Amino acid sequence: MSDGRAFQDGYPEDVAHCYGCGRLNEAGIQLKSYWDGDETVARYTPRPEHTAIPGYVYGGLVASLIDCHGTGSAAAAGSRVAGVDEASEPLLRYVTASLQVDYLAPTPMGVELEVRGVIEQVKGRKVVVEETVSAGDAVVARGRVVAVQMPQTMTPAEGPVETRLR
Ligand SMILES: CCCCCCCCCCCCCC(=O)SCCNC(=O)CCNC(=O)[C@H](O)C(C)(C)COP(=O)(O)OP(=O)(O)OC[C@H]1O[C@@H](n2cnc3c(N)ncnc32)[C@H](O)[C@@H]1OP(=O)(O)O
Repeated sequence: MSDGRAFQDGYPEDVAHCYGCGRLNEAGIQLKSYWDGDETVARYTPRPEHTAIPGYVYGGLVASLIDCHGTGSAAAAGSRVAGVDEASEPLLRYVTASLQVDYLAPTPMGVELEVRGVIEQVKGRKVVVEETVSAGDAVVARGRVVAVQMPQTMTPAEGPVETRLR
């Protein structure tokens, strides 16, 4: 956001538990995404438990980075278009409608990965984000996320967070 906070820091508290990007999920990835000009960027170094073959990153982790950077980018872009004041109001919350991933090269462990997003479309409740994942100079994956503003029916019911997550 414009004040230097990550998009995910602006999620409403009751929907900030996502495994990939929820700041309140201590066991999760806690991905942080930011504007970089008109593009969006997130960086993450996979942990040993994200191994596929020794030395290489599990593809599901790469997909999770694309997923949650996509929904985060959608939240930022959609909120901007809707006129949300990022400094004082929570961002609009988006969920994944479609996640496409192409694995272009093996992803090495021990390297910080960079996820870049380009906002392709903001239309009504929908945002489309094109993404790449890079390890150093190598683009290891491409992805595309269609994110749709979270329906009210998905808002968690009252109750302890532990119960809601089950
Ligand atoms: C799982 C519980 C989570 C609880 C919430 C915690 C929040 C944390 C979030 C964590 C986030 C982390 C990530 C996660 O893990 S989020 C968790 C994984 N995602 C879900 O569980 C979402 C499940 N799906 C739905 O709830 C609905 O289908 C949604 C909300 C997605 C659409 O709803 P709805 O049916 O009302 O939409 P609409 O008909 O008005 O269409 C609107 C526009 O969207 C376009 N479109 C729709 N579907 C697709 C598709 N598959 N491909 C391409 N496009 C699609 C459609 O053409 C239209 O475009 P246009 O014709 O206007 O151009």
